Amino acid sequence: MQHVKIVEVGPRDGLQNEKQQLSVDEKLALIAELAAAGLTHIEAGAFVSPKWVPQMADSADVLAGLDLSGPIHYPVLVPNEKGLDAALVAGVREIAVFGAASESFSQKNINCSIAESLARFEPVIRRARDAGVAVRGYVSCVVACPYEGPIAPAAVASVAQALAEMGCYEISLGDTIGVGTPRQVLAMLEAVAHKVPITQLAGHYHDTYGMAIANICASLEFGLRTFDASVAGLGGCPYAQGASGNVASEDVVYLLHGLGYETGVDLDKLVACAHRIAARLNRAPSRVAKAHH
Ligand SMILES: CC(C)(COP(=O)([O-])OP(=O)([O-])OC[C@H]1O[C@@H](n2cnc3c(N)ncnc32)[C@H](O)[C@@H]1OP(=O)([O-])[O-])[C@@H](O)C(=O)NCCC(=O)NCCSC(=O)C[C@@](C)(O)CC(=O)[O-]
Repeated sequence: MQHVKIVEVGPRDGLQNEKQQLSVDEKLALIAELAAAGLTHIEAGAFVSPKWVPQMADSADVLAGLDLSGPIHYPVLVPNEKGLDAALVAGVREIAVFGAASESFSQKNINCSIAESLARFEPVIRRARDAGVAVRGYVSCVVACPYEGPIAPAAVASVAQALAEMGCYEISLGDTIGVGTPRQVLAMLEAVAHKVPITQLAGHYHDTYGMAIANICASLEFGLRTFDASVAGLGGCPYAQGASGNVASEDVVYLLHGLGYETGVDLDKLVACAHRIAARLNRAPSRVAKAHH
């Protein structure tokens, strides 16, 4: 049975966009539930400006409550050397830098151009790897940008290649505003796969139009075996107006198990976790959480 890796981004991508601020203890309880459900890659926070993303200001405290030397990976987002310094002090073993294929989104999200972001990431990736810290890379707006509209696949491939060549072990391709359908996603994947081995690629599909599951099916056919997802479908980027949450982790797990893939995740435990966090944040449960008893 083939394995598909799920990177759970709910505690970061999910909570960063929630109006309600969970306490550190509540974040740790959510992470513990996700780990108990079998998720082994759980994005735990972001070392970014608290002025830009206040919900992530307690990331060092969250990491302090985790077993960072255990079998579970707890990556955190890092945009620059200041964030890396703080993440290293917190004892991280994996970070994620995050660029974009759209100039406008790069400016809005991290206050610099694409070229400037890559120049910023170079010392971050080098220093992290020298410290034995693994580095993942994100490319946002791989289908379209909330400010510029459709994004050329070649632009995505160029940023993905740059991040891979700087040392990112995996490139997560973000349909940040969730507008993609399989044809656009496949056109993007074809362009990227010419520059970066498909085994290093992940799909990160927001679900604004309800197309994320279709895009995951198409990506599986194309050969991707790693997908980001968010418990209860939490999330969205504060700098991508209208972006809804990521695809719900429980929806992805239900799909993958139904297709005969192995994920290591216990769907019953994940659904119970989804119900609890959805209720805490006054959100409707996802389709699978609603239907799966
Ligand atoms: C990147 C910056 C900091 C640049 O922001 P900047 O203003 O250009 O940075 P700066 O160097 O001019 O510093 C401004 C202030 O921020 C501080 N600062 C500077 N760096 C840091 C840091 N690392 N951690 C904490 N503080 C920091 C710095 O110390 C200073 O503090 P002040 O003197 O004003 O008190 C800012 O734009 C930022 O934090 N942006 C937030 C980006 C973000 O987290 N967006 C959401 C995540 S990305 C996403 O959701 C998409 C993704 C990944 O999920 C995939 C997808 O769906 O597409």
